Amino acid sequence: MGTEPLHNAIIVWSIAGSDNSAGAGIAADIKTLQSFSSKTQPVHLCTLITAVTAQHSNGVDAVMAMPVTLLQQQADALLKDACPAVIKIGLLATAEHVRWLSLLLVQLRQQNPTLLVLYDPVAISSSGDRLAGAALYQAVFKYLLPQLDILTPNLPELWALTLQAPALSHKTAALQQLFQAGVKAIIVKGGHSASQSQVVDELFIASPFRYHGHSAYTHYVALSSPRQHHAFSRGTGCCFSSAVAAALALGYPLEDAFVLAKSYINQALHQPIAINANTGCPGHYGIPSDSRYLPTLSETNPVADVTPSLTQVTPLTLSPAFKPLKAPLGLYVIVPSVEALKRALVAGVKTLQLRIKQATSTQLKHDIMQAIQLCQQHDVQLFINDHWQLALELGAYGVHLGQEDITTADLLALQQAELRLGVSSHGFYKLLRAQQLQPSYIAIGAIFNTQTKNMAGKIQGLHKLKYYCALFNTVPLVAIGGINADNAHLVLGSGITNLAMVQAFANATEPQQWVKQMQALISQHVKGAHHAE
Ligand SMILES: Cc1ncc(COP(=O)(O)OP(=O)(O)O)c(N)n1
Ligand SMILES: Cc1ncsc1CCOP(=O)(O)O
Ligand SMILES: [Mg+2]
Repeated sequence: MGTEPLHNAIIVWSIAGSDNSAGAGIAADIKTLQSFSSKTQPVHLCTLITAVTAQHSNGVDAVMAMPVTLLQQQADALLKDACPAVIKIGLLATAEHVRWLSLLLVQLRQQNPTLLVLYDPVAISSSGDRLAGAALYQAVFKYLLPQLDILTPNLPELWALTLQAPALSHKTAALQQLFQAGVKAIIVKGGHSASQSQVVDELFIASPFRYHGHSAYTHYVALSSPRQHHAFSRGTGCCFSSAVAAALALGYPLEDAFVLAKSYINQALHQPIAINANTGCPGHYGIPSDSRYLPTLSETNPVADVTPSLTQVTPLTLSPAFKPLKAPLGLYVIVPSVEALKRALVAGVKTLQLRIKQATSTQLKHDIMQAIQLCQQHDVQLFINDHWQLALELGAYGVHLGQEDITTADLLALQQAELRLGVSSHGFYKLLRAQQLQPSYIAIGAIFNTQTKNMAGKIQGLHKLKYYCALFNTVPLVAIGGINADNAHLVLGSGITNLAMVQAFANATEPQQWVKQMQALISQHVKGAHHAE
């Protein structure tokens, strides 16, 4: 055993069939989950085999369903070691399997109330052969759907599950049936759609859906990416659903898991494995770290009656881009008043934010005007938090807006007036949402616990920060939340080169010295990063 501390593995179960050609089924699940595993966040996939199949790229030659007694023995054996955090269900071969599993899930939920269960309702292989009979879905509807958190059908599975004809208007009815049966969230995989240019996957979330103690931010997310035209894609659906399960196991909220899984599949299909000249399957190369794999996000809900609480359609693209920063943000100090701003200028801060939360309107305008003038005199980049109308009116250098604000602010006016825009984010989904506006920078937080703002449920940690920095590498990023002189080097170690701080500056007894020290630390890391390239 090495000297590094051992981290307890996150246990995931895959309850699925074996595809002996290793494109789909259990083999795809193992490859995907392993790809999300790391030394500090190990993911351990255990299997319950429901059926042994004999398959190749042109069809299914044989399916042998596992007897329920052996399924129960597999579950009992696993439970002697550990209870799962997430279960991914794939092929269930008989209605008996479904009834048995529904009872097992009730029992497991008693042992682990935060258990997440995702079902990828495979019944037809990618070659078109049926892997299970029609009676299976009737049992699924009656017994399994009420036990599920997330269902990930492709379009043929959506129609088959709900006995609908394939039409957009029928999608509403299909989704309604599934939600009424008790499913909490549905991801409809668009790989089988008629579009030759794009593959659009859609996430629908029922209002009361909660996971990892968070409630969902939105009720509808569509992610689209260019269709990759090659035949090396066996098991893509299994890999996608496994990637969602893996991301949930790592603690990402559902919207983030969706963005991460779609990026993962884009990478996997971009670098597939050729089994022979005509067939192959997705390649598995870890959490993606290249922005070209990011999908495009849209939030326009085509079946609004399924998720009626969605009333607002967010403008998710705006071109051209916002004006770039004059200089890297580096040390970014956020102050609550003009008095504190003056103190920061004297101390030598070169990037500032005026974040006034309470003031009368005349005082506010006066303060913002004074801050703009002072920062212009000192050649300092100043962002005005929240008050974008005043920033626009007074010709500020830039504004900083939160995720809620970007749905209401006049972004076009800000962009046309050449103000820089900074946007808050926490997680893959909100980073993607922010990135599509092509802002001047994106803030990621809170990295650690903070007393300055209520960020309950939104603490990101260093591990996630590392992945965000790698994937969103086309926009300047700044980390915020609980950062101080003691932990700044750890934050910089995750690849970020800009740090925003509120309390750490306010508490500095020798501001000038503190600023010098922080600026030196940041430039040392930036130089080190350039050296390593
Ligand atoms: C650099 C930076 N990052 C994040 C925030 C937070 O903005 P927002 O989410 O709008 O919250 P408030 O600051 O308005 O409470 C920020 N201000 N600056
Ligand atoms: C405004 C804000 N947005 C995300 S965390 C945060 C507070 C950062 O303050 P501090 O640096 O004192 O933790
Ligand atoms: Mg704000």
